[in-house]
Amino acid sequence: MSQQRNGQAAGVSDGGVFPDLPEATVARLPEYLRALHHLAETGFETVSSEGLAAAAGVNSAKLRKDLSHLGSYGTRGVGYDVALLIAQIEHVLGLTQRRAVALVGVGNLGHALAGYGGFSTRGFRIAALFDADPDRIGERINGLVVKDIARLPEVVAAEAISIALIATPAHAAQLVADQLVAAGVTSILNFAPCVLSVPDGVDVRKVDLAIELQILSFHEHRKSALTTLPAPAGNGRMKIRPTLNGEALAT
Ligand SMILES: NC(=O)c1ccc[n+]([C@@H]2O[C@H](COP(=O)([O-])OP(=O)(O)OC[C@H]3O[C@@H](n4cnc5c(N)ncnc54)[C@H](O)[C@@H]3O)[C@@H](O)[C@H]2O)c1
Repeated sequence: MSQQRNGQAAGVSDGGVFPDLPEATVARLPEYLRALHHLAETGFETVSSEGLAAAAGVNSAKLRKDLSHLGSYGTRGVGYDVALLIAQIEHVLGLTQRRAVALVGVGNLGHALAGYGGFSTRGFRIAALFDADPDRIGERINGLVVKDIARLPEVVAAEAISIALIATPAHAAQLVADQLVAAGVTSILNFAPCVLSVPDGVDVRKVDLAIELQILSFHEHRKSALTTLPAPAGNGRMKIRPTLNGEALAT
């Protein structure tokens, strides 16, 4: 996932109420939270930094540094109190109350997102669904009726929505972003494959599974270029090293 910030450039600080957190730390906090919830559900009351780091898939030194930003250092020989750490991280992430989220574009992807139960257990409530297609408006998904995008301002205000997901085609995404911002939305998760232009103070994050696959493709390409081949003279094996233009070079 990539991020586009039009608010503060670096760190996350509001002048004292929150600690000044590096963006990379903010990005790892949800991983710690997911791992902590799993530990709590399986009966753990405390966890060592190594145990939590392994459960979250990060390095333990990095985890200790991240948590020290929250003023959480654990107890020597005991580790971190799981419930306390969950409460601290949820407080910093603003998850102490479930946030209402709007979804715009209820096509193939929008249907899957609207039906996904995982948002509610992670602190979010899909509060409204919008589309511009008269054939979609009025459809009921997961207890919500798809509304006309024209009703965005009224519904955003009534439901106190500050975060929205865009799942429209790329050609419509900028117009939808403009409508969301005009209605008062200040954070956007964009699934459409395009860059959005938003005013200062609006945060945009982008999810593009095709980009993730392209990065994996690069690694596959590199691995295949590094495949060892038998040397022509039969004395050992020859390594193939990729060059910058993608051609293989025997070394
Ligand atoms: N991020 C990812 O990994 C990922 C994966 C799949 C698809 N996508 C992207 O998600 C988007 C949706 O894909 P899809 O397959 O669901 O498309 P889709 O055509 O099935 O659905 C798009 C929906 O957006 C609605 N729409 C169009 N213009 C609108 C507007 N101005 N206001 C409100 N609604 C509008 C359409 O009526 C339709 O219901 C595309 O941009 C696609 O490229 C991203």
